[in-house]
Amino acid sequence: MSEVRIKEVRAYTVRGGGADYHDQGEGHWIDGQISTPMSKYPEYRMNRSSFGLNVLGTLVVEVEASDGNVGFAVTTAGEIGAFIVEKHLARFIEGRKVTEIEKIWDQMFNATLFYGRKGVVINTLSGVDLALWDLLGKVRGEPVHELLGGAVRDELQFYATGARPDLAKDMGFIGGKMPLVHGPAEGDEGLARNLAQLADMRTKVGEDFWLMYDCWMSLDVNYATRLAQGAQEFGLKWIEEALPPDDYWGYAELKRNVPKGMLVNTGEHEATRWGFRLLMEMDCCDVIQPDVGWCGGVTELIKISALADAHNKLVVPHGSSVYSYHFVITRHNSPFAEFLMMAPKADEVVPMFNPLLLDEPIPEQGRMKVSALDRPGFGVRLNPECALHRPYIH
Ligand SMILES: C[C@H](O)[C@H](O)CC(=O)C(=O)O
Ligand SMILES: [Mg+2]
Repeated sequence: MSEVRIKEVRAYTVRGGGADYHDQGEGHWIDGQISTPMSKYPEYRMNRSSFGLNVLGTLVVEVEASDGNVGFAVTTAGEIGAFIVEKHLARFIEGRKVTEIEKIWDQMFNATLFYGRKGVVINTLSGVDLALWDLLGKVRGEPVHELLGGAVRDELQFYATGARPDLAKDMGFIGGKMPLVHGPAEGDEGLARNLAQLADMRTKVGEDFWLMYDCWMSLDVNYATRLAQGAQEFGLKWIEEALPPDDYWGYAELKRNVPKGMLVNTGEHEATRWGFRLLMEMDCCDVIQPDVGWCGGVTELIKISALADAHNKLVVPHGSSVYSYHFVITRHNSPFAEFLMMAPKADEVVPMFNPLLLDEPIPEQGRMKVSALDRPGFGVRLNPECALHRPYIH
């Protein structure tokens, strides 16, 4: 097994859903009015595709081994990511043993430091890392969660992100996270509307169901504090990504300001152990939400999670479908997982990376048995009906 080597790495792009789950058609809830850092410009307020949220598209990384196994993974990085993989990272991957994941990660990260560190470069690196874990699992005939030390519980439990927590409740989820609609530029009237929407949802779901607000980096400390204080009456469980990711100082202040018992969550757009170290050392939040396809892959998430454990922080990864499920099931400090409702009206459970993957498991009654993850690697296949494009060949 140790002699199995990586023969070739290939990078493709694909449009329409998949890992770039914001790349959806018209009328999808995820492209409705949602508060963003661009909402202060009225012309970019009504949907997020107007300012280019779906501009990247999905990157598919394939790694082929000398024994014929092919590992793959998907993330958000599109053509830029394909360029980086083919023209830069391939040299650190091809010819290496399939077990050399840590060394490959270190070389990819250090070799891209002069233009990387965060953002699309780390998304790309994450995609390669996940493909390597998929390949190792396939070569060994084991699911990734076994490679990570094995499941610590029999099943995953999910909350749902989407426009309809009331429907998510009926579908068996433990909670519903709504996108915040109005941002600070819409003033007190917008704030009142945000609170009215929460109040209305609380009436619909009853007392015990978790309700959360995802603010997608769009607020300032003052607004976020007022939102949190107003939302306490309606039992808001957490306020998520209230501030821009670089405002560590603001997060620390917000965490001190929110009502006792309300959680401050963030980290979806943070990357690497160094970024998360800042969040933890500055006591910015209660729960970190790394996206395994954006934070540095599984190799980095292992380190981030250990750091979080030592700081008594929970790790509830953002989205990322099977790549998150295989990790969450192996960690004591990840007690539940996120499920993004990708049906356009958030009224049914469809696979999160729909339509790109085949065999992508979905929760049933808000839960997923570990047996749903018991296939080699991450246990998914690329859907041959999704047209892949290879823009660069090294
Ligand atoms: C709904 C949010 O605005 C975003 O699209 C997804 C997200 O931040 C999350 O799932 O968390
Ligand atoms: Mg979020």
